[in-house]
Amino acid sequence: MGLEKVALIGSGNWGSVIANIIGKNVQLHPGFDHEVKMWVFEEIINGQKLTDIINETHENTKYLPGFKLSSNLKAVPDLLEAAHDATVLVFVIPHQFVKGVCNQLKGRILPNAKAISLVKGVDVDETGLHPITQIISENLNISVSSLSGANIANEIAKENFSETTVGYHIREEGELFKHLLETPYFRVGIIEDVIGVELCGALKNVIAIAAGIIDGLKLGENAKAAVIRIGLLEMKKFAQTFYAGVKDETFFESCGIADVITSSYGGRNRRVAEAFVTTQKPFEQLEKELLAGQKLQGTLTAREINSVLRRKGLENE
Ligand SMILES: NC(=O)c1ccc[n+]([C@@H]2O[C@H](COP(=O)([O-])OP(=O)(O)OC[C@H]3O[C@@H](n4cnc5c(N)ncnc54)[C@H](O)[C@@H]3O)[C@@H](O)[C@H]2O)c1
Ligand SMILES: O=P(O)(O)OC[C@H](O)CO
Repeated sequence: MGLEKVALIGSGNWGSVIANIIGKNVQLHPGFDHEVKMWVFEEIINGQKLTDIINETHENTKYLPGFKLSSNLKAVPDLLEAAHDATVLVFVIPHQFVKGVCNQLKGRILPNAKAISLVKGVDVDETGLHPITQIISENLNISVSSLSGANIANEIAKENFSETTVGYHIREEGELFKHLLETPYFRVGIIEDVIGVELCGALKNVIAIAAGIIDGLKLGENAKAAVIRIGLLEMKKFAQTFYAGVKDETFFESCGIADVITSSYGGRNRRVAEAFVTTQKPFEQLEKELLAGQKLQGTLTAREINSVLRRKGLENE
């Protein structure tokens, strides 16, 4: 069997952290090609291309300043060049860009490739709700696992301990992704529940927005705990209403309760929602002012989830 060749589709805050872990792990474990390509949505920073900055300094100065990246990572501005020879595709882009990226990759990747989605979001169109793994799988005709967890990227960049959850359809692929991604400070649990894991990642962003609003209104810790508890129950009810196979135990993995807590205390969604209350500026403006190019996922997801519920007459649930 040939070597597995990994490509990352995405290079933001989380994308850069996970790229660094992968860049190191492919050198530690047999069976992987040592070069890892990372697709970068090209932009100019102080007159220089971000890809050139990353390849020359081994630092993503825009999305993960202050951390050195593994030198075997190659930043590539051309999506097809990054992906065409990969047997393992790691999707880690904001959810609103997934469809566009898949359209470009359709028919242009290896037929035996497999993918994992680290994206926290869902796709909603006039036909209803579509998990991101399903969008990738249907467009590219490959098997797709999911990863989600209590994973604030900057903490993992510092190698502070955290856990995560991989959802798989095919056990060997779950084990491959555990192998590729686990480190002593980043523990990977695997569970046969791709949709459950990824829906947790999408829905917790809405709870985190609510938690930030609670903080902005200064309603205190009891109110926030109530939002977390009721929010987790609503996440479970939503996921299992739309996908009967989603498992109860998924909500007790890192992707469930742990990520709701971490996001409700430390995430970007929480921070921007608090500022929404205290400044009364629109979310879009605060996203630009506070996140330096990083993207908020929870506001769009709240709107998307609400539209699905409304269409089904389930808003009051
Ligand atoms: N940052 C975290 O702590 C964290 C942790 C876990 C999961 N996630 C999830 O990972 C996903 C990616 O988040 P991130 O933190 O890596 O990104 P980010 O929010 O830091 O950065 C935004 C990224 O989007 C890219 N981008 C901008 N316009 C684009 C376009 N038109 N097409 C394609 N890409 C474009 C930018 O180049 C940048 O790489 C999100 O779903 C997020 O919820 C983030
Ligand atoms: O910063 P947020 O709110 O996008 O959350 C980041 C991660 O998803 C936390 O697990």
